[in-house]
Formats: sequence, structure tokens, C-alpha cells
Amino acid sequence: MASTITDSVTKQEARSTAYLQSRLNTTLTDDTFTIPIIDISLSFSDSLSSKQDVASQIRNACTTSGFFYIANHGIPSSTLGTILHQAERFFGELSREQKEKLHIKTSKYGYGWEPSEYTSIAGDVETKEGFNFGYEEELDKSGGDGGYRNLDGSVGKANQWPKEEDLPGFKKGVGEYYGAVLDLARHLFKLFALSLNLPENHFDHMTTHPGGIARLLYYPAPKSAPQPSKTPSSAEEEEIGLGAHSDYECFTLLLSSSTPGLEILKPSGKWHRVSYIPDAFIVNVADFLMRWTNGVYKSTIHRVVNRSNEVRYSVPFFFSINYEEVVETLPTCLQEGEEPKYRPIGAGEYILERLNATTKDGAGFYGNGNAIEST
Ligand SMILES: O=C(O)CCC(=O)C(=O)O
Ligand SMILES: [Fe+2]
Repeated sequence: MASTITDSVTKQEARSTAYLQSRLNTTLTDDTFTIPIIDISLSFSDSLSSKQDVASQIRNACTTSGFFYIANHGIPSSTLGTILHQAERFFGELSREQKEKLHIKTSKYGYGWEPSEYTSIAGDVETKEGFNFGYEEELDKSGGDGGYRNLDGSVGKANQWPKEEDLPGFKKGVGEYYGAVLDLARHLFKLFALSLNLPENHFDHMTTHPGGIARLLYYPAPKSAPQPSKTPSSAEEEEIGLGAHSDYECFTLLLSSSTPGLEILKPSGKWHRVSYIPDAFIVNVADFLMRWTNGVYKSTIHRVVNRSNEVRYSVPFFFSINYEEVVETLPTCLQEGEEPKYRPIGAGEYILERLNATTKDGAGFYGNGNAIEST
């Protein structure tokens, strides 16, 4: 698809100090950079003031580090365990040949099996391997409203699932998790609306058939011995699991195995290594929310480096609005006389452009020969 949006940075720019610095919250210091744990249990009550209380904690996190944990979110441990188990099975039980049949080069949207060398966010050689899939009505407990379109506006099933006989129960296990995390994302979006002093149902009409890409990610233990004494900024010498980036959509709900690896860019330009909290999700603001709020909510740069001797699995869920919607700065987020910093974008079109930019020369997934060459 011809690209019409020019907001993506090139891989070269994405690695530059200037770009990384430009995304930092310079009103903070590293000491005031925190990732709070927000207990959201009271947000499930009928009390508006309880919901507003949780929403104001969310606002604090979004205007500072852009990252927070959520605890007591209502998704049972067993469901979290199921999806991590399915990730382990996908990468451990399928043969190379079975995975090749699901290669993302046969998808216009990057759905399916993503071998590590095929994509790179910022031009690094990345060690991650992935399995990506998008929204399907049958995965949505609400059933959707029949209006779902693919990222490019087309109609038709786009996911590439392993054959049932190759990995029995995989789609069922993955689907159980997807349905639960989608419900939670819709709930959180109401809290985000309240956090912006909007009615809690402000975004509801935009999420009747929302885009929501989920990834199962596998990060092998590093080949070279872990070098914890290195300065956190010497990225070139580290084995990068996933290069430095911001997420594209509204916000991300991240689940991971207990092996740490996520690192967030601090105001000083150093990397904060995120701790693992059992049963909690990490939530981060992504670029749609940055654009709606004219940059008041921080879509903070992060990356993954596995410094342990263990494999790491993670499952990010990138919650979007309906792909045909337009993301445009909210008038309520502009001070008098203030101009929007970002121009309006089509949700699906923007995400597709950002995804395509991760392939070689930004050529897109579809077809052959797009694998990133080692630099
Ligand atoms: O694997 C992780 O912990 C983070 C993944 C991530 O940032 C992403 O896929 O956008
Ligand atoms: Fe991310």
C-alpha cells in the first residue's frame, strides 16, 4: 500500500540520540521517574468518585513516566498462565517448517510468525521472535458490531493460526486471553476518559469493533554472558531483544513471564530496568493518546534487553480504536491559543505505516526478500 503518512521516523532517526531525547519528559528527573502500581479494584464499582480516584492516579502516571502497573484488574492468574503457556508451546513445539507456513511475509498486516531477522524497529539486529494476530469478532466477548475492517480498510479474515492438529487447543487458549484483555482494555479506556475530564463513555463509540493486535514474543537468553556492569546506555554492545520505540495505538497492556527485560528511557537518557510483579499488567501510553492530548500524556520510549540466563516470554496487547476512526487532538487538551502539535491521522492507516516501517526499506511484509540485513 502506498504510504501517505509521513510521521514515522526512519530507522536511522529512530536510533539517534536527538530522536530519543525529543520524546523525553524533560520536566522530570530520574529520581521523580516512577512506575506506580495502581490498584484498580475500586474502578469496577458503580461509584463515580471511586472511578475518578483511580483515574486521577492514571493521569499522574500518564503525565510523568507514561508507564504504570495495574493490580487487581480482575483477570484470573490462570488466564494469564494460559497465554504464557501457549506462547511457550508456540515457540517450543512447532517445527521451523510449521512456523514457516505462518510467515508474516504472507500477510499484508504482519500477522503470523515473525522470525527475528525479518523485522527491526530501529535498525538493530533484534533477538525477538514473535507471533502476531489481530481482532476477530469471535474473540470479542461483545461479539462486535459487524463493522470490523482490516488495517487497510479491507474486509475478510486476516489472522494466520497454526493448524489445530499441529498445536491442539492453541487458538482456544489464546482466544480466552484475548477476550479477557480486550474487555479490560475497554474498561481502562473509560478510566482514561475520566482521567481527561471527559465522560467515561467518551471513547465507547470508537471501540465497537476495535483494532487490537496481540503478540506472543520470545526472547532467547543472550548468547554472550550477561554483562550487568555495562552502562545502561551502551546499547550497541548489548544484544537487543527489541529496539527502542514507542507504541502506536491508544495504550498497551503488557504481560510477561518472570524474566525481566523491559527497559524504559529515563529523563537523563539512561534506561530504567522494569521489575516483574506477578499477576500485574504493565500499561503504557501509546502514540494515539499522546496525539489526543497534544503531548500531555507521554508515549515513552522503551526497548527489551534480556540480560538474564533465562528465556523471556511476553504478550503485549496494543489496544486501538476502530481502524476507520480519525485520531485528532482533543479540543479540551488545548490551552487557549494553543495549536495542535500533531495532525489528524487515520487509525488503521497510521498503524499500518508504522508496522511497514519495521520491514526492510519500509517495503511492507507482503512478498519475499524483505528481511532486514544484519548491520
Ligand atoms: O516484550 C516486552 O516486554 C515489550 C514488548 C514491546 O514493547 C512491544 O512489542 O511493543
Ligand atoms: Fe512496545
